Amino acid sequence: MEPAAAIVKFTSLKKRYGSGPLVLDGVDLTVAAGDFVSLIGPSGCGKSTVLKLVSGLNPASEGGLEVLGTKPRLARDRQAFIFQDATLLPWLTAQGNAELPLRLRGVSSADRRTKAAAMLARVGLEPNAGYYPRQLSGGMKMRVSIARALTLSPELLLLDEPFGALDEMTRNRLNEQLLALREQARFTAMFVTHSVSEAVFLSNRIIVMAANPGRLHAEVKVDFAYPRRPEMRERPEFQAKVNEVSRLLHEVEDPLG
Ligand SMILES: Nc1ncnc2c1ncn2[C@@H]1O[C@H](COP(=O)(O)OP(=O)(O)OP(=O)(O)O)[C@@H](O)[C@H]1O
Repeated sequence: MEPAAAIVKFTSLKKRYGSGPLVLDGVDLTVAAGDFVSLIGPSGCGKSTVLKLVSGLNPASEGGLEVLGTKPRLARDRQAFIFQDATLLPWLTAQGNAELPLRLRGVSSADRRTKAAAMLARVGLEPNAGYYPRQLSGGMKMRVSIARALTLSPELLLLDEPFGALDEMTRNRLNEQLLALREQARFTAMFVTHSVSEAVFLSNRIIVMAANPGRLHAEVKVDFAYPRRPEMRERPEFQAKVNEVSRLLHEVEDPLG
């Protein structure tokens, strides 16, 4: 079998902001097509910075970074970013928010209505398409944000702690929904989280990072087959993976933190 194409390739990458200290020191990481890679590690180890570099929002200081075979900023149209704050425009309905990227691309109003409505239906929000953000729960807002990100069929999805502010039940449901969407949309994902069990449920690879300066500490492969069912969380193999990642996190925790 041909090896999957590299979607993201970091080579000895270093990053500092302005004249500040090194935030990332020598990152080597290749993300292959179809990977679901989670980044986990202590606060300040540079997880969000990794995503910002991939998205082209921030330049590297030294070393190489290729995204979708080109420079990150030239790959912007082929990727989407989801933040912890759903970042919806309060004066637009769920439908209007989901249509926004299509509108910015100049897609005709009939086409964008159909596409955005279909995406909202896929995240179970068909009945709420006419609601404004203030009328939506936190979980529903995040579902609009996911629908909006997927309307342009990105090849790469970057998610920065998207479910960190949600209660555990909502978070679990959204994890399941995200994997279900991925079965159809087939994007590659880079996902930042502080939750070990979320990382194990979603990912085929978990990268544990260390801080001061930020660097990759270890990688854990999660070989459970997709699609993954909620019952997976109750299996001993799942708990064993959670324990393995937790042990690696203990190794990099700040002893004074
Ligand atoms: N725009 C910026 N200017 C200067 N320093 C920054 C900037 N953004 C991040 N940093 C610094 O870079 C380091 C890594 O930050 P980053 O947000 O990438 O870490 P993180 O692992 O995502 O943290 P957390 O888990 O707390 O969200 C931190 O020391 C932070 O203060």
